[in-house]
Amino acid sequence: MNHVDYLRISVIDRCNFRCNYCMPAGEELNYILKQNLLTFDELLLLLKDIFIPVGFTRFRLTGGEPLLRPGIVDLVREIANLEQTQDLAMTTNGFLLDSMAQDLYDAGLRRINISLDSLNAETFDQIIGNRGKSRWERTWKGIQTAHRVGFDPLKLNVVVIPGVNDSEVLDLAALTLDRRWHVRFIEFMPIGNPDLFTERAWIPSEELRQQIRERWGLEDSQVRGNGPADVFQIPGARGTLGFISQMSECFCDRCNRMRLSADGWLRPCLLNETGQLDLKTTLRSGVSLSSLRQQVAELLKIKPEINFKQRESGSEGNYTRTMSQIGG
Ligand SMILES: Nc1nc2c(ncn2[C@@H]2O[C@H](COP(=O)(O)OP(=O)(O)OP(=O)(O)O)[C@@H](O)[C@H]2O)c(=O)[nH]1
Ligand SMILES: C[S@@+](CC[C@H](N)C(=O)[O-])C[C@H]1O[C@@H](n2cnc3c(N)ncnc32)[C@H](O)[C@@H]1O
Ligand code: SF4
Ligand code: SF4
Repeated sequence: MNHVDYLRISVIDRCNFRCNYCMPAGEELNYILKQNLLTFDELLLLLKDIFIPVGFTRFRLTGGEPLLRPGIVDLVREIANLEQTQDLAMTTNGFLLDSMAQDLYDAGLRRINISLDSLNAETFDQIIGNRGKSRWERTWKGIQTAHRVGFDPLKLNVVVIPGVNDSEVLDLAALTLDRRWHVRFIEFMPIGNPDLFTERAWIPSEELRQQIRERWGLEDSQVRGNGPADVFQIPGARGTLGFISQMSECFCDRCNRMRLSADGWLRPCLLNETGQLDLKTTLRSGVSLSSLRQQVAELLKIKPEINFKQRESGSEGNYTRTMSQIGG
């Protein structure tokens, strides 16, 4: 059985983008009320007294957009300073990074994954649902700043959508030729926006690898991380190429993670809503920390049974939360 030691922590469900693969189009989401967000004190208490004692040592901050949560730099500092923290990373859309990257680095964050679905401003704006002044330049600047500040590894996440950005795969892969960046191509998952997830909504990673192989060749590689990416490299390139293939290949048998939502729900599997625990309500009701710890330890024991099993390629899920509410 895999050791489950990686917690993805969503600190906010709101976002300044509205990516069409992540949220339903046009529909208003029910955002978490402020009083229902886990406070940082509660979150740190849960980390110190529940998660670390049951074996979690690697943490990722996500959202919604984590940089929108007031005080995020202080939270980074607190988690980075915990003696047991072996890895702390963040997944962000990068829009606010230009002004925040240095503070995050100084607070102890070293690893950052940034979503960038297109090198074309128009396509980018279309994907993120932006109708005003283009947001591509500022996002790109945020990525450059993160690089300059010293984030390493610096990873770029690309969700590949047929007919939208799949023609850019070679251009995005080319970013790794002379930069120590790590570009990861993600197969679109049926969670977030079911309307966009049609029969041919995702492209198998192997097809993308074949395109890249034909252009430059491709060899096995490695990069530091805790996630499900299979890592390759164009021969002689400075960076790497990762493929996150949740639709065409199954990585659930090596699953090492759980997720904590911004309102304190512990979710044992991204693609299965069974077994979730409402830690915030239980904590606020005055239940003892040892009893709460026991509940989490029990959930860890049954996690292998909960892990996603209906992995028929193309199958659609019916989920009560969008990706933006879970954190990816
Ligand atoms: N199905 C599935 N997809 C996942 C899981 N973890 C991450 N992903 C997807 O992988 C993509 C990239 O995730 P990131 O937030 O960058 O994190 P990561 O790849 O785990 O991070 P590293 O530690 O850098 O390897 C997102 O689209 C996630 O939704 C998982 O447990 N199951
Ligand atoms: C939900 S976002 C949260 C963090 C941050 N806002 C960002 O975009 O990086 C985390 C990751 O989930 C990915 N994601 C969202 N919806 C997805 C979907 N339906 N299928 C695959 N990946 C998805 C995003 O591309 C991103 O890399
Ligand atoms: S993928 Fe990230 S940036 Fe895009 S809408 Fe979802 S949470 Fe926001
Ligand atoms: S789908 Fe569930 S079991 Fe599979 S890797 Fe993701 S979180 Fe783990």
